[in-house]
Amino acid sequence: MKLSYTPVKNNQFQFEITGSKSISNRYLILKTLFPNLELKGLSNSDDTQVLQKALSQPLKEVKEIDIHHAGTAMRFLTAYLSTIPDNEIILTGSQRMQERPIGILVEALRILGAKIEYVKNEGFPPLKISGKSLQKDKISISADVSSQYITALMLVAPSLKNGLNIQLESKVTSKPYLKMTAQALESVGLKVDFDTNTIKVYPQIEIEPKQIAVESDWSSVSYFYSCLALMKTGTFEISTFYQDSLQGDSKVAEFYKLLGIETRFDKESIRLSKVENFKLPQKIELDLNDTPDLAQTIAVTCLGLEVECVLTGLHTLKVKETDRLVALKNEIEKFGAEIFITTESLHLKPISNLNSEVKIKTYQDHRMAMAFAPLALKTDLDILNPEVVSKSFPDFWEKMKMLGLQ
Ligand SMILES: O=C(O)C1=C[C@@H](OP(=O)(O)O)[C@@H](O)[C@H](O)C1
Ligand SMILES: C=C(OP(=O)(O)O)C(=O)O
Repeated sequence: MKLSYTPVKNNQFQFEITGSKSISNRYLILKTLFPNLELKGLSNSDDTQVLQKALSQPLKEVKEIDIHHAGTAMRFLTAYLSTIPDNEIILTGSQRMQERPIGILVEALRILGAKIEYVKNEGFPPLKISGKSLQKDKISISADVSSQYITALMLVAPSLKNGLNIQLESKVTSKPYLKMTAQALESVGLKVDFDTNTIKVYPQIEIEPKQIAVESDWSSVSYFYSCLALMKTGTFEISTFYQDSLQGDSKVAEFYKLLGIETRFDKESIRLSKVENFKLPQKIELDLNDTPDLAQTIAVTCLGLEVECVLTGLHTLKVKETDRLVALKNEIEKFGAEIFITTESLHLKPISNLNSEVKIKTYQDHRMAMAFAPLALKTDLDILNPEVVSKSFPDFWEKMKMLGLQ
């Protein structure tokens, strides 16, 4: 899809983004355990819809569940299905999902008593899960590959007879997502102790009826930070967001302050504006171990702003929707820029004249399409397979059109 920019008069926009997919998918699992939970404002993303669909059918009649590209659905359902007795279900996903590791979670669940077999390759989906009631209540797990394995255990833990003690080993990646899970559990009346590297979730059979309004998606909002950073002027008022967000990616507000974007929190919205007379830095250096989903957005903004950028803490990017470090390098180089990657970092050198009419491959990764789109504010480009955005943000292109990118 060819993208070019026609500026819109006065550049002031007010709009809404739908619910966070991470929060939605946590509450969907919790709702299966506690049906008197009422959820409002769920994400309209493919990843949420696929989980909702999987959970809305009578499991006894189901032979196979295909969760396509949804990492959270794959990991959360692996734990959930393992704890529901008398089911035997094959849990599978897209070709890429079958290349994303799950061995650490499977091993932990087996230690707790689960029966899970690998259908094809050891350590990877598809899985054949025979549900059982799990008896053990202590587990030690590596936390440096994906926090989703730990979230999956935390979400089913209240339904285990004695709850669950989880000991996190090695350096914890994506830690704010674990805090988000703990807060989600607490918000419905469950008890959790989270102390540096140990998590204890207490058992509970029932909760009081509760209504939850899902906050909008901070990872989705990152693309608007990028757009505003690349625009000359403008203000965006975006709802529904809260100052004490559950989402670690709300850190994007702090990161883009370094690139001249101010965030004001109003009652249930944020207002982004450009800092007046801002002088861009020559270079920014950020550790994204806590916020890996922001890496592509920030790298591409820096490319457009001619700012040198060093990002570290990126060791999990190779096991996401694609190898995101390699994908970024391939596509950024097409603009004529120099970018160096290691297994956990990237270093982008600034360049003043971007090549135009570049064709961006998206590698079946929604964030590749969404991260590169704002660059069309600077130079015409062509995003291949733009439909990939529906994994997390189906309305993305409609919003870009509103900004003048079409
Ligand atoms: O728990 C979650 O909702 C997520 C955790 C992160 O994954 P990792 O823990 O695998 O880094 C993040 O990248 C993903 O988009 C969503
Ligand atoms: C990594 C992501 O998702 P998941 O791991 O849930 O597929 C993402 O949304 O960027």
